[in-house]
Amino acid sequence: MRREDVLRLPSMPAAGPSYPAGPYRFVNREFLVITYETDPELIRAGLPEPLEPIDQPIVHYEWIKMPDSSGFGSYTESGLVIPARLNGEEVNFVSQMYLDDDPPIAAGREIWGFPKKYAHPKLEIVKDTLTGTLEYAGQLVAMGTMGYKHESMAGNGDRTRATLSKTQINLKMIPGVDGRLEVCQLVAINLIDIVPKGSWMGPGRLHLVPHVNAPVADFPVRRCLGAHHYIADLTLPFGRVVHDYVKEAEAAAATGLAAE
Ligand SMILES: CC(=O)CC(=O)O
Repeated sequence: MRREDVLRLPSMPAAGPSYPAGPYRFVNREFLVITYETDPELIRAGLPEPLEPIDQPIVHYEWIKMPDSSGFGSYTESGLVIPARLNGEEVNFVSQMYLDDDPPIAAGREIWGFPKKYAHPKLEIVKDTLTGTLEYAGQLVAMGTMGYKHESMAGNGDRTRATLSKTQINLKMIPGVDGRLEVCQLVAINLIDIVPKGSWMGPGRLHLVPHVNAPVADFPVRRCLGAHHYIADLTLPFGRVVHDYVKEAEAAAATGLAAE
């Protein structure tokens, strides 16, 4: 392989890259999002500075079924998103993510810094109930339920588009070869080319079970506020760095040295 060939590779390993180059288009991406209240001090502790909590101590627990994802295939994901504020803007901090497919785990971590781990989420219609489950290492750690298509938001894709357009923030951490953090950044992402295809609201319930390696229950459910079921096509573009902890630490160290 020549240098040009190496530099053209989309990802590791060179023999059979884990994921291709984008664009990454998702068709019929189906969401179940249950919004609940938890304890404000846990939200504060779970948000890396300079992210700030919003006024209400709420968490969005999500299941996302992705049957047709270019480059990644068909998979399901589940996890926690915490609404927060960054420099005055309302954003969603992606706190935990669990999924069942290697290419989007590798790409999600390496490119955008999504906090992805391998597990077994499921989103399915069981009789009259939209049901999300998450199993980690053979144990059930989350179950969410919603009455199936009770209250249609048909003809109004605005709420879905607004929800999906909100800036997502990841804490991306990649060590260098010396084992120290080489990349430690907040990364912002805005989904594009969003085409809402259906939207339903209704009551929801959420059950979280403590597990050391999938600590979703570290944000306990105090009160369920409601559930949103929606389907959309969308594209995941590349992200942008909005905060760099390594550069900040280097600048602080240089300032300290200059002051000595
Ligand atoms: C590849 C990705 O990071 C997208 C997703 O799985 O949500």
